[in-house]
Amino acid sequence: MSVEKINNSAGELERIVLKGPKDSSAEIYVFGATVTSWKSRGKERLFVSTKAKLDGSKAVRGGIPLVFPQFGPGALPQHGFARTRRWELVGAAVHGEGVYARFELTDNEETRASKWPYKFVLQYTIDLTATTLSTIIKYENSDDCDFDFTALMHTYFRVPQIDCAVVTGLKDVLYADKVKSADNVKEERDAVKINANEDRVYSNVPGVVSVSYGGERVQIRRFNYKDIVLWNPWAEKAAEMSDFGDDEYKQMICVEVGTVASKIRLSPGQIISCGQLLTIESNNDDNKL
Ligand SMILES: O=P(O)(O)OC[C@H]1O[C@@H](O)[C@H](O)[C@@H](O)[C@@H]1O
Repeated sequence: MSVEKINNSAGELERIVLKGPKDSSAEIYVFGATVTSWKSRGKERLFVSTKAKLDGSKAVRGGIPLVFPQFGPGALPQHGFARTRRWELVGAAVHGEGVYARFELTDNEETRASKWPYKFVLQYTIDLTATTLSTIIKYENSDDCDFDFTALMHTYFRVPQIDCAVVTGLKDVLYADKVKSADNVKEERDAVKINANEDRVYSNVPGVVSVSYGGERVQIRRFNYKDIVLWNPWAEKAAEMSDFGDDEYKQMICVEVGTVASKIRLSPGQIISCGQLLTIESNNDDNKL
């Protein structure tokens, strides 16, 4: 197991590579603290577009971009500033079962001059073991007034074929359908499949959500995040995106954990930790499906 730091070279940005047990690994760009690769048993679990910009000119199209302090459009640029800021690496080490890296982001002159001008500290820990990846952010209000925000981990899961990907754990949950502009729609299905442009915010999701495909399942456990966003641009929207291949919508599904249907409010000095634990379950090991 190891931690390796790769410095800037020929247009490629600084990143950290974590190597864990049993052919597991993760790669995190300092730009946006974006996880761009997660391998478990040697197999890539995240999708990054072949057209993604990896030079810091825009948020990475794929992996796990971090949305903060604003989900979607609004007073700030789309999805806020965290995914396009350079985060500070503050720690990384091998431990008993795996390896972790920790990044920090604080306010700066630019954010203090923005429409969200507060002082904050975010501490982001990415922890890798043989079959899990945990991504947890500690949000701290270091200002002397209350603030609120929305936040999300915009995970792009790689799937062999979108037709065989199934999301479970959303039955009976109410969602806002951003494509059809409909609110409070009830999910009737146990197994949600995607076969069109979908952009849905499921709010107050009660339990564990999973993405299954081809004999494997990724279980998504949330900590302190209330909502799940389900997104796939499908063919038409994909064609409009300059950093996404026309056919790549068939290889990915975004299942994003966050609190976006309501806001997280913190008073001065208050801290909240939120995140996800992703676990691979397959027919080939003890965690049988
Ligand atoms: O293109 P962006 O800014 O990365 O956003 C991608 C998508 O992110 C999702 O979280 C939103 O619900 C979608 O509306 C949005 O299109």
